[in-house]
Amino acid sequence: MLMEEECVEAPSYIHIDSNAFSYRKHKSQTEEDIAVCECQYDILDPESPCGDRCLNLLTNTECTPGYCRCGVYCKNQRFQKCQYARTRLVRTGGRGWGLVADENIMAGQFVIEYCGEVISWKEAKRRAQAYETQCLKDAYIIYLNADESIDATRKGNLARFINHSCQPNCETRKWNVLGEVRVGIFAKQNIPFGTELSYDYNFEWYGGVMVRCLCGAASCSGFLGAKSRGFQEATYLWEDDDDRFSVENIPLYDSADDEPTSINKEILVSSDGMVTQYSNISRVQSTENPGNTGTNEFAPIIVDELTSSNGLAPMNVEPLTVSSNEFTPSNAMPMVARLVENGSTGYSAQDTHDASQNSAPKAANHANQTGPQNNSNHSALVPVKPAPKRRGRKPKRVVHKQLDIPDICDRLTSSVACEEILYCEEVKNQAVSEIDALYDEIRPAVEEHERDSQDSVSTSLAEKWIEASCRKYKAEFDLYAAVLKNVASTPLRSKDDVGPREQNGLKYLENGS
Ligand SMILES: C[S@@+](CC[C@H](N)C(=O)[O-])C[C@H]1O[C@@H](n2cnc3c(N)ncnc32)[C@H](O)[C@@H]1O
Repeated sequence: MLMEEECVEAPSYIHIDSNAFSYRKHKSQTEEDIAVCECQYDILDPESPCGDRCLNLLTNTECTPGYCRCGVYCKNQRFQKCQYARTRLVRTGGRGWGLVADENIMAGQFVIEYCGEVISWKEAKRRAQAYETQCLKDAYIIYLNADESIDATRKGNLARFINHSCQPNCETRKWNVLGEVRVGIFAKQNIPFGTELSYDYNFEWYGGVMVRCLCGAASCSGFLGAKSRGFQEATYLWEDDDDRFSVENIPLYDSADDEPTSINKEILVSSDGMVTQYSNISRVQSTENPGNTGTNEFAPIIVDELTSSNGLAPMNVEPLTVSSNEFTPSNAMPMVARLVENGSTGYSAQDTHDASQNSAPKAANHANQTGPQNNSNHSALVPVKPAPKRRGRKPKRVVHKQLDIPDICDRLTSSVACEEILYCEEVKNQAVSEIDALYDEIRPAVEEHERDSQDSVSTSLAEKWIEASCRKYKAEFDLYAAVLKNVASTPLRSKDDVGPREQNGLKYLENGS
């Protein structure tokens, strides 16, 4: 019942143990950049070699070898030494491959680094579009900061297989390692052996096909990116509130054939009450901690079938073969990138993704109608499919109704009042265009900031944005104030009296003065 009939093709990618730099050189640290902690190794105190009290550790900075007094005992070089938790790659139901804990993982523990190619924002955008053109459906690009991304499509490590959950047991954290920012996956809670690892992708959705989230969490927001501003603004614009997210009405990107599907799938509830989609996970590969083995070799191991004790259905799999550093299973089909979502974490597997009927999604809908629309015009990293046609849907009434300024002016008798209002409207329109133009420039930084509170938007960009926003709000305020003031202080003409301006606006203004 839960077995997948299809043959299990393991993914193909080049394994790396630390980020690859192709478009720029790895930063080198100068002496003054190196943060030196105050820890001193004390044989009687296990916490002494860069444990919880280490100043570097507390600031998410790894100690630099040769500059830490604890020497080989330093415990704060986990990225550098690949001190990962033991994990293994499995086949999930509907979500392609996933990674599960192959040991009990403690809350706060460093699980694995998200490795890939460090690329510029521009290159990320270019690749996203190229992957789309190549019909690659899975995406492995995550944001590193406003300027750079990590692309694990071609080169990466097992972190690229961690699936998204709206109620995740892991989270991403940024660390400063030898002068470079690196992304680690850390356990948010104790994770028992056999549990699938997940983190919140924090998708940003820019339009296109909506991908249903199959995390199975009670708090699932229904679609990847459903919490993002772009998604909320887009869905807000459509009428018939209740069926807005219904599976029947929204084209989904669930299968390799791009066909909308909605196949029921079993969802199992784990002991901690978390609902997980473990229905047909099969165990195909186990990995030793490369850090523990001290080698860079990535050694996929075929392991036995899963027992039902951890809720995983047994499955026969093809043996994997390893050729040098390239992980190429027999009958391999390459992993493919589907950049439906923003690179921060827009992912999917290349296999057939069954769609399960999630419980009614609960995407919040607080559209900020005054803010810049995050539509495909602004999309950079990942607009993919053309926006689905929503047949039979009418644009929703916008809550913030625009004032019909010419109409208001038509009704006023004072031309001075009209001029003031029209002038204010012009200033407002200019401010709106300015902020729209600015949005393209500032978008990566703003979105990066929204998605990751650890990151700060550069001061100059933030200031520019704030100033432009203030100008826009002031212009809007002035306009509405002018309307109120002038409407209140000048007698209104009745609609029947209005005539001349319809033929000649200037004439009306002259007459009214
Ligand atoms: C980087 S991949 C994660 C590994 C992936 N399952 C694979 O086989 O390579 C991300 C993709 O997995 C799938 N996925 C991950 N989490 C998902 C979720 N909660 N619901 C649906 N699909 C998910 C999506 O297709 C997503 O694009």
